Amino acid sequence: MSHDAAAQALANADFTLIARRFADAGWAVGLPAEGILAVSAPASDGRRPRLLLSVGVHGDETAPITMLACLLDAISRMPAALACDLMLVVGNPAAIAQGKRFLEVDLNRLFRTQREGLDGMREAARADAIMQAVSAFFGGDGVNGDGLRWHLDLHTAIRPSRYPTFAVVPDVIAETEKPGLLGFLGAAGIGAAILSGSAAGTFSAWTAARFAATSATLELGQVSALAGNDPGRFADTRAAIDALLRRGKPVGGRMPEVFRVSQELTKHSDAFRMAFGKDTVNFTPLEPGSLIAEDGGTAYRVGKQTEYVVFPNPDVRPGLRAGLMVVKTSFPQVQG
Ligand SMILES: O=C(O)CCC(=O)N[C@@H](CCC(=O)O)C(=O)O
Ligand SMILES: [Zn+2]
Repeated sequence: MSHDAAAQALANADFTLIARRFADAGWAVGLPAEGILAVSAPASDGRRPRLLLSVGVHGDETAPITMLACLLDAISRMPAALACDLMLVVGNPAAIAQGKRFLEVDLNRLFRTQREGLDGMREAARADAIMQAVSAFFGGDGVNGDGLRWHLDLHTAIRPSRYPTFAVVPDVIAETEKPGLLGFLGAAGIGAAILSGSAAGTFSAWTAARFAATSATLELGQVSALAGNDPGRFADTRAAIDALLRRGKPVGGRMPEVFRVSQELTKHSDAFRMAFGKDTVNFTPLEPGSLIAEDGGTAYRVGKQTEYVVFPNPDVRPGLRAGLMVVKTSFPQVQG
């Protein structure tokens, strides 16, 4: 199968070929919901490492779909090489089909029980289906104990970035796991990692908090149409994930630049205005004291050290995150 055909099948949440290859090799294969595949080793005692890979949580973020399709095509040809139990999630197939970030509401804000009146939306039902499947995979029988539970949620950013690849790492992850994760991210060619204490209803923050998973959101370039993707891009990321699949443990590498969130910009009302354009490049530095945004009577300002703006987006619904301000930090001396 060509890379394009494999990517299109994954975008269509069609796991037929991948599932058949694993099933033919005697692996246990489950399809707990549309766009979700679980494979576990023959006679697995449940103690193997568990790896969750998700793509397409935002429907217009296609580069990770191409990358994951290539990885799956290769590993499914030799199932015995897979060293972990694996769950694959194609986040929002309906939005992917329309090339949109979401249909009714951002799926990546719904991985929580408090949904502020959004429960009837299509993406809320999808979040419920994903959470149920992932709970069975990470939580189910509990025999995995302290074994490796990893989640990589693969995205692309809306706008350009001073770091073309970067990650958001939930700060709730155990301190003992962070060096290994950051080293893996470095080996995967990720230029910057943001330690974030805010959950914001994101998928990776939920798996980290709920299952003590070692989780991260990876941003791989910018949004693009599926057909235009170069399967050779993000070679380091692809190689590091491939090694994780085949070793059941992460490779290490040079640490990325580490940041921590200094302020979360929440849009409280339609009066929210940013002091800079919404096309501002991710990790643009802002001088101490300068104005970031205003929301009615509230003004957000940079603190005493240079802060960098990430994900500036004034167009979100009131109540949601409209951006992150981050500062450089050293690791492991991470401040809360
Ligand atoms: O580029 C943007 O403005 C958004 C890109 C994106 O979808 N980022 C994720 C980050 C999730 C996290 O903070 O872990 C998101 O906003 O959902
Ligand atoms: Zn995204």
